[in-house]
Amino acid sequence: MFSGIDFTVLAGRALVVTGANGAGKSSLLALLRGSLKPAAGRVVLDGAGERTVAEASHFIGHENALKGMLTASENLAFARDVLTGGVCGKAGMSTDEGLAKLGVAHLSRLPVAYLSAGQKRRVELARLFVAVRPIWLLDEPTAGLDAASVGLFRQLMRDHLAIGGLIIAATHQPFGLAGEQILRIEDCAATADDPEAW
Ligand SMILES: Nc1ncnc2c1ncn2[C@@H]1O[C@H](COP(=O)(O)OP(=O)(O)OP(=O)(O)O)[C@@H](O)[C@H]1O
Repeated sequence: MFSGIDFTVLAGRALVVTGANGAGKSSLLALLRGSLKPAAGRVVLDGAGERTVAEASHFIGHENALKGMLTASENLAFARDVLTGGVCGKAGMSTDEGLAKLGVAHLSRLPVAYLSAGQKRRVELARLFVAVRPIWLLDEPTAGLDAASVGLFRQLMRDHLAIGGLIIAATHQPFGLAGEQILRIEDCAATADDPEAW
C-alpha cells in the first residue's frame, strides 16, 4: 500500500489522486470517508461541526450504487432519503431536476437495469444534486462517459468548487480544473502537488 501521505484541501479546491492500478487511490478514498482505518495517521475535517467526513460527503465509487429493478427516479429518491437523514445533509434538487442536471431526465421512469453503462453512470452522478453535501469523494467519476458528458461533469465540478465545495477525486484522466492539486501515489510513497506527474 502507501505511506507518507500528507495533504490539506481547502474549501473551493479539488485534489486529484492519481497513480497506477493498485497504487491505493480507492483505498485512500476509503480511509478519508472512514470505511477503512489507517494503520497510522489521521484524517481531520475542520469547519463541519460534529459531522464526520462520511456525514459531510458524497461518495461515488467506481462501481455504481444503483438497484437495477428500480427506476432512475426511484434510485435517486432512495439515495436522497438516506443522505438527508438527521444532520447529515439537506435535500437538494428533485430527482427529475437532478437527472436533468446530468442530461438524463428522459430516463427517469426506466428501470436502471435497462440503461447503458454511461447512462447508469450519469444517474449515479445525479445523486450529487439531490442531497447537498459539501465534500465530493469521487472514484473514477467519468469512467464510461462520452466526451460530451465528461465536459458536462467537468463544468458541474467547477460549479461545486465555485460555491465553496471540496472535491477529492481518484482518476487516471486529468480534469483540468483550475487550481486542482495533484497527489500521485507511487509505490509506498506519495508525491503531492506535482502537476508534471501527468
Ligand atoms: N478489500 C481488499 N482486501 C485486501 N486488499 C485489497 C482490498 N481492496 C484493495 N486491496 C489491495 O489494495 C491495493 C490498492 O488497491 P486500490 O483499489 O486502492 O488501488 P487503486 O489505485 O484504486 O487501483 P485502480 O487504479 O486499479 O482502481 C491493491 O494491491 C489491492 O489488491
